[in-house]
Amino acid sequence: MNILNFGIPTPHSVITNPKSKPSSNRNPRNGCNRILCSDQLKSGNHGFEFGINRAHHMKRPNRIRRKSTVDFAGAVETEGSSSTSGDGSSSFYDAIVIGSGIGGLVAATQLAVKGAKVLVLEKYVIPGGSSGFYERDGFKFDVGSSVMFGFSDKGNLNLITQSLAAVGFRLPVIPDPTTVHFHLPNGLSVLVHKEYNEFVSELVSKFPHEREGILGFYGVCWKIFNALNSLELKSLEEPIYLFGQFFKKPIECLTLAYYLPQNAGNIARKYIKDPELLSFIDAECFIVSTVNAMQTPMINASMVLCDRHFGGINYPVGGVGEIAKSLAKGLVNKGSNILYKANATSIIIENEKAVGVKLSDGRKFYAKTVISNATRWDTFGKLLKKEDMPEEEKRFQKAYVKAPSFLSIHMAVKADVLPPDTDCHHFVLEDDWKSLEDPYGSIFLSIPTVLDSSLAPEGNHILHIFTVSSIEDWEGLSRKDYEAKKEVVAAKIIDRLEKKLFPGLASSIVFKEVGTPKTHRRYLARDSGTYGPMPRGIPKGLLAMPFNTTAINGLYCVGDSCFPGQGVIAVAFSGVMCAHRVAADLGYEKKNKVLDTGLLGLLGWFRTLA
Ligand SMILES: NC(=O)c1ccc[n+]([C@@H]2O[C@H](COP(=O)([O-])OP(=O)(O)OC[C@H]3O[C@@H](n4cnc5c(N)ncnc54)[C@H](O)[C@@H]3O)[C@@H](O)[C@H]2O)c1
Ligand SMILES: CC(C)=CCC/C(C)=C/C=C/C(C)=C/C=C/C(C)=C/C=C/C=C(C)/C=C/C=C(C)/C=C/C=C(\C)CCC=C(C)C
Repeated sequence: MNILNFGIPTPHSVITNPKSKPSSNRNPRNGCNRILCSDQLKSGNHGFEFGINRAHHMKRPNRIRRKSTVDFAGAVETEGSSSTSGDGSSSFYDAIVIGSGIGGLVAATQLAVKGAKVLVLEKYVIPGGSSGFYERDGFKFDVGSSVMFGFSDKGNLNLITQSLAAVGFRLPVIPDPTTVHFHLPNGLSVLVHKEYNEFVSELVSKFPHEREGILGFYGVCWKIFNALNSLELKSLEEPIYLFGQFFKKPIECLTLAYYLPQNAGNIARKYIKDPELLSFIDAECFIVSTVNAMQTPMINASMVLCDRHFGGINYPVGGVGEIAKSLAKGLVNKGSNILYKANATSIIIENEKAVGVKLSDGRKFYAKTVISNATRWDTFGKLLKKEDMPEEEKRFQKAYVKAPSFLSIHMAVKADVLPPDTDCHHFVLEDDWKSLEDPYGSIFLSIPTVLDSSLAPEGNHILHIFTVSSIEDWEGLSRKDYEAKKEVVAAKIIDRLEKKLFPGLASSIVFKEVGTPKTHRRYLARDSGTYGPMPRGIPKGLLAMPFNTTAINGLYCVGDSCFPGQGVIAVAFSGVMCAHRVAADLGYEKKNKVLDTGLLGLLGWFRTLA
């Protein structure tokens, strides 16, 4: 296998809408639906059936139809049909979502729950994007990282749990007693325990002279986290909700407004003086933002540095892919649809409004709104013509660049090469703090079989090793040179892990597959394989980050190039916000036109200040 194939090529393209859930699917104890192992994703060919059973009672849009392989009740046309869809009011769907990453799926399911008819178009054969999975030789790998925030059973910030519950799923999870084990320069080793006090004691034991500083910095994080956790989380672009929250929780909202334009590095420097401890704070931020603390918004840092202790890091039994599979299934259960192998090539604009999506095979789908889960670079550079890029997007691309991608090594090893008490997640930077953000400088390692042994045959562990890498490093090579380079670079990374953590690692490998930024670009449809947006300079916290509305009427964005940025929980929040704003615009939620104009104008102006 030359290129890492993210996912299992299944023969089917479409999950059909079964309309209602069987009652046997309910957990008698809590009334929630539990995930079933043999779901539709595994069950083979479902054919092009969806929508047909509702065709009889849907109004047909006013379009001339020449040729269409499927009767989608007028929601689809093939290339060559002439469309007179106008403002899209006769469209079958309320919303089309391009992409089934967690951002897209959360937006879609939240809308479906409110009663909207949604169609998700996914280029690949399974849902999840970077939170997908793939199987090889009996091993089940997470495509992206395996560290899941927001997946606990308490508070308001457990957005993964809440998103699943909204569509009737509650996944069994395995709590991780530690978030990450840092192996850093000068022999600094820090284990981030789930228990906050244990973590603080460990850090203070390494930096006893900075006890006050440590308590001060993490104390501010808790202040922000508690404020966030006290709010009902919905769209910050919807004034009735936003002003309502200010009215109900004024102190918390003012706290968040105060920290919104600030970064973790500045706050850390108010409390901490030791340069090595400040470098540790950089590493804490880097693992979740791919930039140092000076460039990491304080709200985002607080979210992850506290949720790991509050709700903890919880791993879904069966792998991260179960989250997307359940959301996709829940979407269909709620009467909406998902279409796989559906490569969107353009967003159809009529009368300056987004009204539909065209696929690479010529099919066109129409809806009242279009939501793009593709990155902003893909949305405004490929799905829409680059020349037509709105000013607001140009400003975004000035403030943010594409973060580099990763080199990923998915590997299986004989279990006995790992010591029995090995932690699940590791971060390795051996010699020089300056290399923290460099390509191949730091190494991320997850061993999810430490938590869930079902992911590998008995006697084996799976390792996902990844390190920052840019697409430029991998372009212009012949096939042979590309393959050879993958082997050389991977061997060096494995050798470093062997020296630092696991003697004998290389000789215990039973399976290995290497993915590059090109692999990420190919399978995740992300421009240059990017991990997400990264501030070009020192940002004003989250102030410049766009929310979900765009300058194009009817077009919304969701995912990691929207507020609050990278991360599964972050894109889940983006999905919740997006669904709320779209639902208000579609009439499924309250809205006030005058307040909308005022708030959206104000937020747009704030972004110009950043
Ligand atoms: N915390 C973790 O451990 C972890 C693990 C995995 C992923 N993540 C996060 O997930 C974030 C990304 O989530 P996301 O929801 O923004 O997006 P995503 O990139 O995960 O998913 C986007 C989906 O859209 C599809 N797509 C893109 N263009 C398309 C097109 N033209 N037509 C049809 N489909 C198209 C892709 O195939 C993909 O499935 C990343 O920032 C990363 O931080 C985090
Ligand atoms: C509107 C205005 C102007 C004002 C107003 C004020 C207010 C009210 C405000 C509010 C706000 C809010 C609500 C906000 C929210 C936010 C949030 C939720 C956020 C979140 C975030 C999150 C994040 C960022 C996350 C991330 C994560 C990640 C990325 C992860 C990753 C991981 C990894 C990679 C792992 C590592 C590994 C190893 C080590 C192995």
